[in-house]
This record gives sequence, C-alpha cells and structure tokens, in this order.
Amino acid sequence: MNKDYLIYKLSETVKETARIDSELFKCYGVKRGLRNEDHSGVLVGLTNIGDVVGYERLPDGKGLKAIPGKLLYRGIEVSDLVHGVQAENRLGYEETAFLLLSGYLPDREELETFTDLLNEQMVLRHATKMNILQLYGNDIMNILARSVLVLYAFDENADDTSRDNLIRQSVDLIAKFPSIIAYAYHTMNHNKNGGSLHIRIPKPNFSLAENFIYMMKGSKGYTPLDVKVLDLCLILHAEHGGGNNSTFTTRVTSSSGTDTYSSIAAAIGSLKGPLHGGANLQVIDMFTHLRETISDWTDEKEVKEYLMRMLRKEVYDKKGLIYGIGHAVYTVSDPRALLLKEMARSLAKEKGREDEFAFLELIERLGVESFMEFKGNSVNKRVCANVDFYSGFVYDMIGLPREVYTPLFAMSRIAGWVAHRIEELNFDSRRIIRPAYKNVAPATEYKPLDKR
Ligand SMILES: CC(=O)SCCNC(=O)CCNC(=O)[C@H](O)C(C)(C)COP(=O)(O)OP(=O)(O)OC[C@H]1O[C@@H](n2cnc3c(N)ncnc32)[C@H](O)[C@@H]1OP(=O)(O)O
Ligand SMILES: O=C([O-])CC(=O)C(=O)O
Repeated sequence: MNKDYLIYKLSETVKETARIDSELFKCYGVKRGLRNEDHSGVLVGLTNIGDVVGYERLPDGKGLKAIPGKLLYRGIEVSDLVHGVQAENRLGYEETAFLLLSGYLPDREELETFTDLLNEQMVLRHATKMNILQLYGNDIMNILARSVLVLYAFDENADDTSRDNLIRQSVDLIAKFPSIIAYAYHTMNHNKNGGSLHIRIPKPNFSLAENFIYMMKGSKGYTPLDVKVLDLCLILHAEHGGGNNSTFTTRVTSSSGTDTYSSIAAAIGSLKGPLHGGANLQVIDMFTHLRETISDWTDEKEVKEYLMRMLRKEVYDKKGLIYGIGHAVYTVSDPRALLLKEMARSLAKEKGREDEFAFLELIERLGVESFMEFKGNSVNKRVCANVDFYSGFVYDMIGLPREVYTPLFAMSRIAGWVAHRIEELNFDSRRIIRPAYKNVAPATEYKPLDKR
C-alpha cells in the first residue's frame, strides 16, 4: 500500500473512532475539561500555594455570582505584593519566588542571600551552554524543554525526590531559565536569520528581570522603566493555583514520582498551548492583524463588526476565538490584567505608542461586549481580558522579540511549578493522580490476520 494513502486512511478512520458523542458526557455525568456545568472547576486537590478567585457560590447551591478577580500567593493578595514593592521602589520577582517556595516573605538577609544564590546559579556551565548552541529548532519553548531534559544528565542527584534536593533543583531551575531562554533566542536568531550570537554572562548585581533584558539586548538597550515593567510581568505570571493546565501537569507527573526535569519539561509543553501561555503570541498576532485590517482605530462600529465576524469564524484564523479574552475562573476581571494594563499605559506614554494602547483597550472592551452578545446567553458566563491580553504588547514595547513571549511566561511560572511539585511530593496522604475514563466503545471480536 502507498504510505501516504495509509496516513490518509488512518486519518479518515480516526474521524470516526476518535469521536465521542457530546450527549454521552451528560449521560454518564462526565465533566468535560474537568469542569462542572456552571463552569467552575471540579475540585481535585488541596494546596497552600496560590488561590484564584473569580466567583462566589450562592447559598443553597443556586449557582455562582461573578465577582472581581482576586489572586493570592501564600495568602497574600498579589496586588498588595505589587504595590508593596512599588511603594519601596524595589523589584519583586526574587521575593515572589522565595514566598512561593517557602510560604513566607523573606527578611532582608534571606532576600539578599536568595538573590545572590539565584545570580550565582544563573551562569550556565560550559557544557549546558554548548548544548543550547547545538539545539537546532524554531521554537524556544521546545528548546527550553529539551534544555531542561538535558540538565538531568548534568545533575548527579537527578532522581532524588527528597525535600533538600527538590529545593536545590528548584532554585537552580528558577535561576537558569533566563540564561537558557536568552541563549536559545540568540542561537535561533543566528541560525535562522544570521543574527549575532550574543552570549552575555549575567551580572552578579542585577535583578533577574534586568539580567534577562541585558542578556537579550546588551547594556544600552533598555530603560529603568523597562526593567520595572518586566519585573512586574514576572511577579504576575509566577503562580496560578494547582488547576491551571501547566501546574496541573506538574502535579500529575510529579505524583508518579518522576524526576524534576521530566515533570518541568511536561509543564513547558502544556504552557506552550495557544489556549494557555501561548495565548500571548496569539494576542499579538491578532493585534497585528487588526492594526492592519481596521481602517479607523477609533471607529467602534467597524471594530465591533469585525470582532463579531471573528466570533462567527468568518475572518482572521476562523477559530471563532478572540484571544486574551475569557478565563476558566475569572469572570468580572483578572487582577493581573488590570495591573499589567496600567503598566502598559505608562510604558506606552514613554515609548510614544499611546494610539496603539488606546486601540488595544478598545479591542478589550468591544471584545468582551461582542462575546457577551454572541455567546452570553448560551454559555451563561461573564468574560474579561486575561493576563495574556496586554503582556505581548508590553514585551514588544520593551523591545523583546515575539519568540520569547511565551518563554517569558515559563521563566516566571517555573517558581509556581516547583512550589507545587514540592507540595505534591510532601504530604503524607499523597497518591498517584489517576482518574477514570469510561469506555464507550462496543465490544469487538478479534479476527485472525487473513480474515480481516
Ligand atoms: C494564562 C492563561 O492561560 S489565560 C487564558 C489564555 N487563553 C486565551 O486567551 C485564549 C482565548 N480564551 C479561551 O479560549 C477560553 O476563554 C479559555 C480557554 C481561556 C477558557 O476556556 P473555558 O473555561 O473552557 O471557557 P468556558 O467554558 O467559559 O467557555 C464557554 C464557551 O465560550 C467560548 N469562549 C471562551 N473564551 C472565548 C473567546 N476568547 N473567544 C471566543 N469564544 C470563547 C468557549 O469556546 C465555549 O464555547 P462552547 O460552549 O461553544 O464550546
Ligand atoms: O488559571 C488558568 O487556567 C490559566 C491562567 O490564567 C494561568 O495559568 O495563569
């Protein structure tokens, strides 16, 4: 048989054999996407780390009430954390990572030591650097996952899941992600576009945010506000409870007892998806498309009509989605998007890009409005802009290339992932995560090869 025909035939067959009638989910009480009928998530675990709040339960099980979103890291509201460091005119990602890992805010001495430790470990050893230079590829999330898997080979205690070792590995990964991503970008840019191969050594006195921009752009390529905004992005993306797709992936893989590198590589793969962390790229592509397609960026009628056509799958990528809008938990607002939007506004002023900011803000407002008109009654859910809505625009204003947008999410979220991995492996009553699937295929008899 022709091999291409076989692939075609398999694909045609799968059309039928991979199909599950949606009615069957109702019939067997199966929660699609581990979500209840009212859109709330099925409760599958307990955690002390992050808390994501988007609705309140009405008394007597009478449904959910949409409320402004709240995000707590170890019991502390993220907005308080952000305003706290801003009031002291400091940067805050290192403190956030410490908080997530340990469960408490570091004192001055602990913070200084932790920051020194991160800076020390940010410098990649020669073999790791050489490995990144050899990793050919078009996607930094993929290169990052492969680099993380290679770190396994350099770790003499890679499979040890004792608490001490997990903490050691966690700090090491938080420190190494910025260098891996920056070097991977320069390697890819060199291989694909003939760009210069910059291998800058991170500076011991820089914050993690500044070191990343420095490794990407050199010492003359950024302003203090760029560093402040990137640090804010890192604080805001660091953790989002146990249920988000990539953290849940970390928890599922950790529960089997696998090594840290395998578990984190899986989480990177999850985060890359366009419905999760990869949405920051989708938003910027959609924004670029709208900038080019909409003739008057202030014409609400023109913008809204186009967004409605997107929802009807008539234009753009014809997937029926407005990227950066909607969330599995948040309803009225995503607190991270609100904080990021205000930073984006200040940065747009500094960079002279206020027109684009105003256009993005209009897309946000009309995107929500169009969604509610188009889907509102059928899905009975309020939507808002999520954290991915403004992040790509912010990175673009800092002058970071689109290839690192989703990796930047990983660079921050690694703190949340490792905190959840440590929790998953350290409670007494833990069990391997192993839910059930109901088989709905009819029984079929085995036939010998020459009777098929
Ligand atoms: C860091 C993050 O991961 S934040 C999320 C980033 N992702 C995006 O921005 C992509 C666009 N948004 C989405 O796809 C979704 O809102 C998600 C994946 C974030 C959440 O999905 P869910 O929780 O399953 O959404 P929910 O159950 O409330 O959706 C209900 C309906 O609204 C639709 N919907 C949700 N968001 C959108 C959107 N942005 N545009 C169009 N339709 C949408 C869903 O497709 C679903 O339609 P259906 O009932 O016909 O199947
Ligand atoms: O919580 C989610 O499902 C997705 C999200 O916003 C995140 O992981 O930051």
